[in-house]
Amino acid sequence: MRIYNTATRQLEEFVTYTPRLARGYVCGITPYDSVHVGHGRVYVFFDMFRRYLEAQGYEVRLVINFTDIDDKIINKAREEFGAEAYKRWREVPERYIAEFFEMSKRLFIEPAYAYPKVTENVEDMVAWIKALVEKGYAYTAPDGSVYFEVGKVPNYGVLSRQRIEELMAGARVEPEPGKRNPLDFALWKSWTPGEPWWNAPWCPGRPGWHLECVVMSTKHLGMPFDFHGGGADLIFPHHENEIAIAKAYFGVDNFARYWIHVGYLTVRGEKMSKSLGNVVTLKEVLSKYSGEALRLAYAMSHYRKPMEFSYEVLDQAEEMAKTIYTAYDELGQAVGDAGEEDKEALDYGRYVEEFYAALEDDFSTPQAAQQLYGLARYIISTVLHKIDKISRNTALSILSQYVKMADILGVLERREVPKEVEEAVKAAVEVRAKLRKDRQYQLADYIRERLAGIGVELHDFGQRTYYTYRRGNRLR
Ligand SMILES: Nc1ncnc2c1ncn2[C@@H]1O[C@H](COP(=O)(O)OP(=O)(O)OP(=O)(O)O)[C@@H](O)[C@H]1O
Ligand SMILES: [Zn+2]
Repeated sequence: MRIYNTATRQLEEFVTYTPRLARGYVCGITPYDSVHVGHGRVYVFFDMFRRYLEAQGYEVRLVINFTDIDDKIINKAREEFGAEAYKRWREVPERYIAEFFEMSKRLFIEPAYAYPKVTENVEDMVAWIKALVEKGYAYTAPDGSVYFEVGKVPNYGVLSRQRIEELMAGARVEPEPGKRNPLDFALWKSWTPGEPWWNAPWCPGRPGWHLECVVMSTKHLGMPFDFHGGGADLIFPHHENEIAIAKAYFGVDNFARYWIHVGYLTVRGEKMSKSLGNVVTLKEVLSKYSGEALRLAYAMSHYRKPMEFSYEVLDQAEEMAKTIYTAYDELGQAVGDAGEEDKEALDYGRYVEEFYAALEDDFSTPQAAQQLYGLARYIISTVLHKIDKISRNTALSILSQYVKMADILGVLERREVPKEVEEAVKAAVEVRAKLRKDRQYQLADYIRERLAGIGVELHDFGQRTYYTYRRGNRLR
């Protein structure tokens, strides 16, 4: 697969450090308010990306953090709790993290490998800062804050393609008190009365944002790892500064190989953002539209382009989702009517090929979604009408390829498993039970593997075997 790497400004072949294992980190939310459709765009994109890699046989370790202490959180707690804020501030991130998980579920976003929180990793962060001070990349200000000295790392500005001289000229002439240079940024922020604090050698306080993400990503993924992502607004300064910190700490050019940035979700051309007051929450959209419809709506814009929020697109996406379900339901029912042999050749392969070709080419979900929808309509208009002219094998093959495509985009998540498939799985499980009883373990394992290949997982409990479908969580 070719994917655009912000670090090189080029489309590159996606090759992981360890074969068959993809490790990635996506900057998470600052949970001080409801998640909105702009946030959803980022996490759905990486969910599709991850599902695609999984379909290609990768194990994917995706880490999404929570920036659960921040000025915005403190301000929100003050607004809500007044003088009690000092005691009760944690309720703010707790509430919005819960909402994030609820919305992720409704959007069918698969669980991440880890969801680290800043507040649970402060000790590690303090250790990093100590090391950075010792190595001479950071200095303490009179108030006890610790700053990272940007001028000490070679090639500062590589990611955002800016020259440090120009950045300096553009920055305010007078650095803030305590900073040697206006571009320097806080690794540790000294305590202000009334704010939450953690202990550290310099003064009580809390860590700075850029440091937090380097510490949490490398802690869970090792160093270097494969991809690091987020919204395009994070390229500078956030990701630039992460790279600078990692360079200082590990002595490497880059701690992540591919930097993947998602374009803005906009309202009248402007980034959807709390501060601009043009926010539509996920909760609101998902009370009117299905998770599949919103996923399709996202898919219809290429991830690097801006996407204008629109209810018309959502309506259209909901219709598409219905068609995608109809094709699935009806073909599932019709499989039983298929014949023994193929009397006619059906031209469905091009939808499948073009679907994957589109994703291989910088993850073009707009084209992939069109192909999936095209196949859905082809199933309804042609396959169903010719079902008696094709073999059961062919019918099942179309169905399973169709489902595989839909599962990458995550748009058939509430499907019922068709009766026929259910029966076939049951029969296979029964035969396998018999084989195990007869100690024919090799054959039994073969059946297990074949079923795993179509997403059916077997769980043995003594003599009994239960099975689950990897998508949907039905245990029987
Ligand atoms: N309108 C948007 N379009 C695309 N991505 C966005 C948008 N808003 C936020 N993001 C991304 O969502 C992730 C979480 O961001 P964060 O919680 O820092 O939000 P934010 O940018 O502060 O948004 P807001 O100002 O609305 O709170 C980041 O990767 C960020 O780049
Ligand atoms: Zn980050």
